[in-house]
Amino acid sequence: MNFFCNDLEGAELDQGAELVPDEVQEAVRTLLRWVGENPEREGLRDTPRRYAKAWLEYCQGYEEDPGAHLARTFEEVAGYDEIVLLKDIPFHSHCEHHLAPITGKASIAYLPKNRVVGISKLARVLHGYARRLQIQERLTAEVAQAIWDHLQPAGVAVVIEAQHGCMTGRGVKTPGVGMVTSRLRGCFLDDKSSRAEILSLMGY
Ligand SMILES: Nc1nc2c(ncn2[C@@H]2O[C@H](COP(=O)(O)OP(=O)(O)OP(=O)(O)O)[C@@H](O)[C@H]2O)c(=O)[nH]1
Ligand SMILES: [Zn+2]
Repeated sequence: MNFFCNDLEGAELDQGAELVPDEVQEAVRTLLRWVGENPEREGLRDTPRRYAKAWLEYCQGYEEDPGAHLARTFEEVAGYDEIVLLKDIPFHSHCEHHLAPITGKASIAYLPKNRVVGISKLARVLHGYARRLQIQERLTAEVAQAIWDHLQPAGVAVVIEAQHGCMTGRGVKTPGVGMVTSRLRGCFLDDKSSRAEILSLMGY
């Protein structure tokens, strides 16, 4: 759903000609009032529109099928059968429980059988799933599954290490804690030495 294109009735037209429906802005004003703020004061007057637009950006992944980035493969390297690893890719996401930021890095690897993709596409898959409301386990699994399904490799390994805003700025208030999740498929799951090799290449 894209509020910029749909549901324009009653929407406010601002300088950038970007439309955010009144009901969305009103919801943000309600939240601001609830936490003790005055949404009419100058500094907050435009905040509901900005906030709504920011959330469209945070959730841009719903507008795409991340796996589609893996459709174009390189025939000329079809015989390449060594590990391909994209290491420490920074990403941002938001947790579905508190809508708080998740920031971290992901390492994504696969052992090609026939299909090799442009390396940037692995990062595109990651961002496509990260720009949604997530839990880290599902993000990790979705990235691995997309690569497994589209490239049909001999193995895939995804390891994500991230910090959760809902644990730092609120709740248990424990900063500096990294959550590590992994999803291994194929040879990286079944074969001990392949698993040890990929985890060591990733720095684990
Ligand atoms: N497994 C997992 N848990 C997460 C993730 N992001 C946030 N959480 C946790 O989700 C849980 C939600 O717990 P609840 O008890 O329903 O919510 P809460 O009362 O706000 O919990 P606290 O955060 O402990 O204050 C918390 O323990 C969060 O730390 C994630 O990506 N994976
Ligand atoms: Zn959370």
